[in-house]
Amino acid sequence: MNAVLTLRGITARRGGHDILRGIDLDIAPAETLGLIGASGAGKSTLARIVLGLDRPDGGQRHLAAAGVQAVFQDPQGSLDPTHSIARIVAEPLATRRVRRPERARRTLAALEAVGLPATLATQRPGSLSGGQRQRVAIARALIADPALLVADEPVSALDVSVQAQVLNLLRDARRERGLSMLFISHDLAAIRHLCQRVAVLHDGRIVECAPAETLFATPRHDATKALLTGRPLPADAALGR
Ligand SMILES: Nc1ncnc2c1ncn2[C@@H]1O[C@H](COP(=O)(O)OP(=O)(O)OP(=O)(O)O)[C@@H](O)[C@H]1O
Repeated sequence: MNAVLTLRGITARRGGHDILRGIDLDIAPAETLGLIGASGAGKSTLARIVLGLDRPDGGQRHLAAAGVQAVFQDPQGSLDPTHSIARIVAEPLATRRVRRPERARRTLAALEAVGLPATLATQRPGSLSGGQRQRVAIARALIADPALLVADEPVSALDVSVQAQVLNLLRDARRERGLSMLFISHDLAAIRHLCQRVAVLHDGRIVECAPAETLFATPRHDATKALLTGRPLPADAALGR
């Protein structure tokens, strides 16, 4: 089957440094690909390029027609505090000229899909808990049925008690909708829980990409071994700074 995302030779220079030096990556339909790497390795830079929020300096990016949505670390910052939850969740439909009754129906269905009561629709983000806000961000990401979801540290700002719930929600979205996902996290347990394959970003390149079981059982690259033992090689040293 055709890949949902294909990256070939993606390069990015930021602040005078080569952050990404030729990234090749594919994500298959209904696949969750984990992306790990030391702090500063360039994971978020790559995520922003996949999302089309930043331009690469070189290389090609090809994305399936249904498009891409994102869930970021900080749901507080990504939800407009002045808008109602219903308006926030329905945002991706606004550009598609979906009529009002259909929009309302899909908004309620999206809230229900992420386990939020319909009564929240009229509230503002400020009256919700962190876990509820992240569910709103997920509902917004899923409402237009994207081919790919980019989740950049989606649970690291949440209480430990709600992290598993949000991770299970993402896992169910893959199972039930065939959603593909690029899942970025420092949390190796979360990566293991969710991802079929894991790619390791180091020194501007994907140095290892393997099925999750294989990567955790028999890491091959030093950077992977360092990440798994909790002693990551410093990104700055890796980038030769
Ligand atoms: N717009 C920019 N201008 C200058 N430097 C940048 C810019 N964007 C990113 N960088 C630098 O690029 C490197 C990679 O940053 P990025 O946020 O992609 O790393 P990361 O792997 O996501 O890190 P973390 O795990 O800490 O979130 C960092 O050294 C960062 O300071």
